[in-house]
Amino acid sequence: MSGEGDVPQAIRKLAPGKLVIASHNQGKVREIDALLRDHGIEAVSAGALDLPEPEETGTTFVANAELKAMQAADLSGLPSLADDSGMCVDALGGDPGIFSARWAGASKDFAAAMQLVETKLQETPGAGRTAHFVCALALAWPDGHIEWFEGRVDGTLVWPPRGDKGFGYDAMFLPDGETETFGEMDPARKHAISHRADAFRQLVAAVL
Ligand SMILES: O=P(O)(O)OP(=O)(O)OP(=O)(O)OC[C@H]1O[C@@H](n2cnc3c(O)ncnc32)[C@H](O)[C@@H]1O
Ligand SMILES: [Mg+2]
Repeated sequence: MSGEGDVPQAIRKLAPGKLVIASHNQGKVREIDALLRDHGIEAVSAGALDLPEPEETGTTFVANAELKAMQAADLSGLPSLADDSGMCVDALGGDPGIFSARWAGASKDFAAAMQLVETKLQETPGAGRTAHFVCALALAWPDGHIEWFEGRVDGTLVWPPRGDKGFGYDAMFLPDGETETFGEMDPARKHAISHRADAFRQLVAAVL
C-alpha cells in the first residue's frame, strides 16, 4: 500500500543523517537503522534531534504513523520515517493493537504487558493463541507529501516468554514456521521475516 502522488525524491540520494527516524523507541530505531543501512542510508533518530514525542491520537496504525512522521518532518525540515506498530491477538479482538505501547504503562513495563495479555487469554474460555504483528511505516517529506506502507507477520503466543534479544512483546511471539521466538532469534533473522521487514520491503520497492 502507498499514499498518493509521485515520489518527489529518492531517499538514497540524501546526504548522511538527512533522514529522520521519527521514533523514540530504541528497539525500533535499532531495527529501522539496520534496515536502512542495508540500503546504504544513514539516518538520525528523533531522540538525537530532541524532537518531542507526539500524542498518538489516531485510530489506526497508519494514522498514527502519519502523525508521527508529519510532526518530525515539520519540525526538522527533513524527510522523516515513522513506524506505528503493535501486536494483535485474535482471541482478544485484536488487542492490544494500536494500544500495544500503552498497555505497558508510563514505565514501559513490557514484562507486565505480556503478563496482562496472558492473563486475559487465560480468562477467555476456549481462546486460541494466534496473533500477528502489524507495522505501518509513513514517510513524510517537508513539502507535505506522504506515503505509507503496512506489513504483517503471523504467529502464536507462547508462555512463559522466551529470550531477551528483542523488545516489547518479542519474547512471547513465535512466528509461524519458526522454532525461536522473536526474543530468541538472531536479529538478522527477525529482520528477514518481521512485520517491519515486510513494510520496509514495500517502501524499498516504492522509494529506493
Ligand atoms: O511511537 P514510537 O516513538 O515509535 O515508539 P512506541 O514504542 O510508542 O511505538 P508504538 O507507538 O508504535 O507502539 C508499539 C508498541 O508495540 C510493540 N511492538 C512493535 N513492534 C514490535 C516488535 O517488532 N517486537 C515487539 N514488540 C513490538 C512495542 O512494545 C511498541 O512499544
Ligand atoms: Mg508510540
